Amino acid sequence: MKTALTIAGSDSSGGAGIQGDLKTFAAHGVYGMSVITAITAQNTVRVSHIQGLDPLTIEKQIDAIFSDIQVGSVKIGMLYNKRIVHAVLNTLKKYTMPPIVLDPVMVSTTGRILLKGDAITMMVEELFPICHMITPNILEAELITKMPIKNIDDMKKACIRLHKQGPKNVLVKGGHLKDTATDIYYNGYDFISYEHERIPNTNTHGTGCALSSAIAANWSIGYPSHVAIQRAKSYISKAIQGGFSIGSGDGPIKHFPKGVYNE
Ligand SMILES: Nc1ncnc2c1ncn2[C@@H]1O[C@H](COP(=O)(O)OP(=O)(O)O)[C@@H](O)[C@H]1O
Ligand SMILES: Cc1ncc(COP(=O)(O)O)c(N)n1
Repeated sequence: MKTALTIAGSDSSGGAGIQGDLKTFAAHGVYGMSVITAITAQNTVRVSHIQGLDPLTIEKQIDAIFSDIQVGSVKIGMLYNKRIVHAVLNTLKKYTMPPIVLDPVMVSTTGRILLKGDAITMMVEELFPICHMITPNILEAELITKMPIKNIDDMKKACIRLHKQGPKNVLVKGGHLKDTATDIYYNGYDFISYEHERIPNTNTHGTGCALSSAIAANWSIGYPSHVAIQRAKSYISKAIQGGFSIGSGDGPIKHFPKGVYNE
């Protein structure tokens, strides 16, 4: 059985975080497991409350999984604060790790801080080096590299800077570019551009979470990174096309069942 683990925050509205990740794993036919780092009360309009879990509860969840179950890949999402980054880092270090993809979630689409300022440095300096891939969006890449990112050339420069922080592979996501939705991948030697036209649908809640968990699922299935990203991009484009309204704000994407999305 192919398995994948998400270490992330719970999204009560079911579009992003743990819930979005598990839906993505299921859509790929991969058995999903979860370690919850924080509980958010959120809907399509706002995040109204966040409760970070205590480090021991996070450590125990990770121990429970790795002491017993073969994990094919790990996706890390919302970490919320320094104590949580520390707990995740130190507990993962106890085990032999499958490939990890880290989505350095910092702010929700609805504008709420999901990673406190003082946790960013620790995440970059200590967590990035143990990751097989990081998948920042443009805003996150700007915050970490301290450079403005306006176009594809800037994205490539940011990739190089981010790669120097230690992750083996970098994917800067271009969902917030004006004209196209082009993501730039860098492995320390080559760039690959993953292009797609912008889909005119504002129901995009959970896109970043789904992209990184689709990459993890494809690793678990056995694809190398450049193919895993290609397949994840294809998955996310279909999912955005199928995005639908369930509240008064931006709705979720549609997770198609296995077999539908890569035809
Ligand atoms: N309107 C859109 N049309 C097509 N692809 C999109 C659109 N918005 C986002 N994407 C894609 O969805 C993925 C998530 O990107 P992005 O929105 O930048 O991340 P995040 O959700 O972390 O902000 C990327 O592959 C990006 O190119
Ligand atoms: C628990 C959790 N994790 C991640 C996101 C980011 O997703 P989005 O960018 O779609 O708001 C979120 N809103 N909530």
